[in-house]
Amino acid sequence: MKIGIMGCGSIANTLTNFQLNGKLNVKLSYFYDINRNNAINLAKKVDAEVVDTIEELIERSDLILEAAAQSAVRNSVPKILENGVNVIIMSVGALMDSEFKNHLERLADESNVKIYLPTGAITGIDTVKASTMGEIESISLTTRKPPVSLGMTLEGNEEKVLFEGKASEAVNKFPKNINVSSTLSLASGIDVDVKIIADPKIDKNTHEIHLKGSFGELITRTANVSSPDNPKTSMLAAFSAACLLNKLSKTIQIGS
Ligand SMILES: NC(=O)C1=CN([C@@H]2O[C@H](COP(=O)(O)OP(=O)(O)OC[C@H]3O[C@@H](n4cnc5c(N)ncnc54)[C@H](O)[C@@H]3O)[C@@H](O)[C@H]2O)C=CC1
Ligand SMILES: O=C([O-])CC(=O)C(=O)O
Repeated sequence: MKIGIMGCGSIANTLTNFQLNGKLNVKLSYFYDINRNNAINLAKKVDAEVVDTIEELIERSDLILEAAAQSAVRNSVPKILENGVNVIIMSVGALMDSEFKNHLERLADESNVKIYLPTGAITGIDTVKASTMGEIESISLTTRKPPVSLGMTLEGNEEKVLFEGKASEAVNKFPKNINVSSTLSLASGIDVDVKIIADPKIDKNTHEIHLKGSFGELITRTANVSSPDNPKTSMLAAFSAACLLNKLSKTIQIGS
């Protein structure tokens, strides 16, 4: 399977490291970025090719992994699906627009291809999905990040609540920080309650899920190390993408 990468930043960089360490069972073949130098840097690491347009990336790939931005999802994923290419989306926030999400689903069905949304930088999505077989009474996400991960500085040591509201609003206000709330919403079928806190006392990107349902209760807490090249993005996001790439070819599929 030929994998094309759209967006050659921190997540794609971690994926190339996995390739170099023999941890990927697929080959990253083509690299595309609006900043060509970013694509060149990653392609040469793994002896792959740089492509100059999204059209060329689509033509040559069997599956494209988007690790760019929500705008890239809006602009390019319809084209990818129309041309019969599978896609993995990291900038999941773009799918909180349900009209757009339904449009993508229709295009994928017509072309008989799949849209994959990795678990990303959180924990417990398998249980969240399973819980939808019964009733969900309440579901929330509390994200606590060091100010640098939110692209800001804070005076003093006091934490500051930056946002309280629904995931659909959070992904627009913090497009680079809270894609996980979209994954959680899509998995649960509920526009989840989100709280975002800048906390100068922590050094990890921390996500807590609280879910009460007819099956019982789920509480998860993930304290993530940031990517070395992008403090906004947790390393776990790239780990999750790599794990999904490997899962596609596994005979035994673990997890719901
Ligand atoms: N689902 C999840 O759990 C998570 C999702 N993310 C999201 O994944 C995406 C990638 O994250 P990072 O690698 O850390 O970002 P990054 O900022 O390090 O790299 C993004 C790269 O994409 C390129 N790019 C931007 N727009 C583009 C376009 N339209 N076409 C092609 N290339 C484009 C940029 O030039 C840059 O090289 C971001 O949207 C981020 O918010 C990040 C962490 C967790
Ligand atoms: O990496 C993280 O901790 C979460 C993140 O940025 C996102 O969901 O967009």
